Amino acid sequence: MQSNCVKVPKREGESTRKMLAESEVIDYRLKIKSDEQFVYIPLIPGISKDILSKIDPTLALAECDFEENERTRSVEEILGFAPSFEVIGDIAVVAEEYDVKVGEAIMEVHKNVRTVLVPTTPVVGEFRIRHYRVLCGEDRTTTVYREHGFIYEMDLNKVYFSPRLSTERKRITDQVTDMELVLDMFAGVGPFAIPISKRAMYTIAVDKNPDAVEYLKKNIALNKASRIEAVNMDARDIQTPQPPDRIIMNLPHTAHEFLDVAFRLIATGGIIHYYDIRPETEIFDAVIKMVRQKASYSGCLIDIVNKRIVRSYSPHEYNIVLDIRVVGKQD
Ligand SMILES: C[S@@+](CC[C@H](N)C(=O)[O-])C[C@H]1O[C@@H](n2cnc3c(N)ncnc32)[C@H](O)[C@@H]1O
Repeated sequence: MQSNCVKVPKREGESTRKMLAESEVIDYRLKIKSDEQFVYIPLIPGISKDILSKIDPTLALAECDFEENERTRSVEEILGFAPSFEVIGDIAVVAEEYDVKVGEAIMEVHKNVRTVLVPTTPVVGEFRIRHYRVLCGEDRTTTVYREHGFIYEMDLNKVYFSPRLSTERKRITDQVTDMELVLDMFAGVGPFAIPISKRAMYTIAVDKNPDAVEYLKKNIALNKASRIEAVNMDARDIQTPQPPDRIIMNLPHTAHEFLDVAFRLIATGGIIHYYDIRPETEIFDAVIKMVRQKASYSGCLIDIVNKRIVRSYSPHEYNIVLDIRVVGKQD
């Protein structure tokens, strides 16, 4: 069967396969093949030259004939039920109630998954960290995650990360212009701040967790980002050289405690992206009222220019965002 593929010299075959697997672009329905000199890795339909160059600009798109793999059974077919799990890089995270059989089924079907983790704690503390144990596969909690052409290294035992905010991160990044000073108050390993830094005049990325800032610095280097500064500090104490044009407040549950800081710092005309967790029974009204009150205490006149549900958070709760434009400020 004809398919788009990546053709690389044999010595680069395994590292390229790994990278493409992490980006989740290999078509596992087809068999990877090789000849004397080259390895040919089939790609899932729809992977364009442009997407490939964002994974690695040295890769070239080719076309080739491939043999089909025998169809692998789905995880549900193997287990008799569909377990919920999340894949971050080459690590799958399953719910605490699942045993090793679930991990093995996931690894059998998802060839890019090398480790399956199970949480041993809920998300806890101000750093929003979860602890895990290895259910099966390689004994590690570190991985490399790819999103919109950027790469993020992280240790899931030491930092917060959710792949489920990918669309939201792109939505925010796409709004940024080259005249902006951007402040990410709760930056984690950098999935908002690093893409933004490629578009903004300058980005300040703050996190209180020293491990998150260590990975943030690593990821700044990995993505060759400049015009960005990683700061290990409590966001409450942050000073900026001039009022930021945009502030990201991605600390649902407690970001409201920092709204006074954001309203004090933000430039007139600037925008604050405020995240929260809301019950399904009352999604926007109370949070908008609270934001308006805090704005008023801070002497800010605001306009809520956008409100949306980002994702479901738990069976009866939603992660939401408000885009708050500060249209006027009292001195
Ligand atoms: C929900 S995570 C978001 C991380 C990142 N924005 C992302 O999308 O992956 C919130 C982050 O805020 C950090 N944090 C918590 N309290 C903080 C504070 N007072 N000042 C700065 N960072 C803080 C945590 O360490 C964590 O990395």
